[in-house]
Amino acid sequence: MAPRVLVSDKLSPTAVEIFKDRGIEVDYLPELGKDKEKLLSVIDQYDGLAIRSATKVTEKLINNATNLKVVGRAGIGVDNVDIPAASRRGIIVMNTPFGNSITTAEHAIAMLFAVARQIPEANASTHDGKWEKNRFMGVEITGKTLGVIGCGNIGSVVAMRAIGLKMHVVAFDPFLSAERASELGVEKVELDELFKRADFITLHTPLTDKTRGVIDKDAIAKMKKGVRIINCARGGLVVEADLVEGLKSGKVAGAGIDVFETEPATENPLFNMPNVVCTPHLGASTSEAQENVAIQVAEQMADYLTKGAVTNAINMPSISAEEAPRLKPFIKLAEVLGAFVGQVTDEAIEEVEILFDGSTTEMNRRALISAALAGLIRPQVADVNMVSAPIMAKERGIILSEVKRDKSGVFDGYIKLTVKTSEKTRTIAGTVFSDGKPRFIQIKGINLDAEVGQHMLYTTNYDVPGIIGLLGSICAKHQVNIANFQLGRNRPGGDAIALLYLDAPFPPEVLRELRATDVILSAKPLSFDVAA
Ligand SMILES: NC(=O)c1ccc[n+]([C@@H]2O[C@H](COP(=O)([O-])OP(=O)(O)OC[C@H]3O[C@@H](n4cnc5c(N)ncnc54)[C@H](O)[C@@H]3O)[C@@H](O)[C@H]2O)c1
Ligand SMILES: O=C(O)[C@H](O)COP(=O)(O)O
Repeated sequence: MAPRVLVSDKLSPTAVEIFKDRGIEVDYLPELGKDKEKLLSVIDQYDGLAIRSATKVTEKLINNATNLKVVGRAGIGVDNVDIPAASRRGIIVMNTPFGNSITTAEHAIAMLFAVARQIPEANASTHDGKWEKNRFMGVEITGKTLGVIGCGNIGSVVAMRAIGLKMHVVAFDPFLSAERASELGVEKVELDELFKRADFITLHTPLTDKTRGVIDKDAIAKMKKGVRIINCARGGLVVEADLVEGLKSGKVAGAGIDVFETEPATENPLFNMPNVVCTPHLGASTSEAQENVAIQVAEQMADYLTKGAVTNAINMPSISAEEAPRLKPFIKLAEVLGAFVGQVTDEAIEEVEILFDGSTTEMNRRALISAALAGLIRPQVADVNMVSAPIMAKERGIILSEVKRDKSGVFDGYIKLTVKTSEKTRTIAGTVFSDGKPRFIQIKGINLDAEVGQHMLYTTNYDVPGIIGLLGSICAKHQVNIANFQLGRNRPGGDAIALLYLDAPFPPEVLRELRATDVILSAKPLSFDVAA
């Protein structure tokens, strides 16, 4: 039976043609993206779902999608897809990481001019026959400083265009290396410095726990009077109520907003404010970008549904059918090793070394390296996948090296990750046991044997009596059950660590209590995608 695909958002008709040419039955029903109940009632009929941002792929939808094998996002952001829920059900989520970057960067530049010269209001006034020549006094952008927050695919195109327009560009991005910054011609700065110096600020980060509300009233207080703010990335990066206050007080002279805290945005406190230019999430809406992403997503989905080939998957490594059974658990191992270091690292990463020992030297090391990099980068860039991770690492100037070593210990084979930042070098090693599950076997050179769980707590501590009791009693006090508890140290009385596998996330508000003890040096809750 031919696979069936549902297109539930407005995609270029080329996607439909590609599916048909590849022998796939396709229903083009873009209205279903906005009709949750109808979508829920038909989703079980489909093997593939092609979407943009209007369709919300929730856990409820996934649970009804009993035949679904792949979700293809014609675009970049997958924040409308519940990825852990999809992974748990073995559904691959693919995106098209580069197809609409230039178009979105152009929209940000268009917003910059619109806000600098109040073009939409001047246009409306002129159409009204008012000829208000003296009302609309703009500002030049030449010689002004543009602050780019998030200098990845889109941010770097915006930076290059702005430099071409004779602006000075300062950028804040923890993953931007000094080399990449100088190649782009931007000045890498800290966030407060950017706030202090920028005449215009443009946002190009994903929405993560770290970026949510990055522009709030405290940030606005640090900005220049008369700053203009552009958001063509994600609603939620800007606290809308705080921006409204900033505009009312005159501290913020204008804003260009393409994305909103709640979408579709039919009501919003920013609407109808002077010099606030709003567009309905149009960043990717050009015929060129829509053609790019539609072709790419249809080809990727068709390749998967007809040949089992996996490209640009967020939650699944690209591997061939033959090597899959043996490689898959090691791919998961590489990802969790990267995810461990990624979650404990806040500084820019300079170097990554991946050591393959014993049997792992004979495996698809490229896939394993990509998986480790994806795990490492994902805490900062949620949409990273195994295809984009190596490119992102290269663009960020991360020096990558690989070492192969004959079997050197008790394990048949293991992988060791060494990550160097400007401040420190972190190491972690792991292997896969006969149950097919990853284990951490060494952290900071300290041997241990720790199962990897969805929720974990990692501490560094003094090697003194009572650590088990202390951590156990704090977890018990807050009703967090411990599934597994591992301790390790380099020598009696030396550096010591503890790794707890928990049944629920460690409550963040309890961390202060833990850190206030005089024996725990650091404590970090970690989470791992152990499904799939
Ligand atoms: N308006 C639209 O229609 C539209 C279109 C395409 C993409 N987008 C959105 O634009 C955003 C950027 O997309 P992209 O393709 O450039 O992504 P990208 O992954 O290439 O770049 C994002 C950058 O943000 C950086 N970053 C992560 N956390 C940060 C932090 N705390 N502070 C500063 N920088 C941080 C990352 O290091 C990365 O360089 C995404 O949110 C995407 O969904 C919007
Ligand atoms: O993340 C993206 O690619 C953009 O937000 C575009 O969203 P859209 O495809 O719904 O226009």
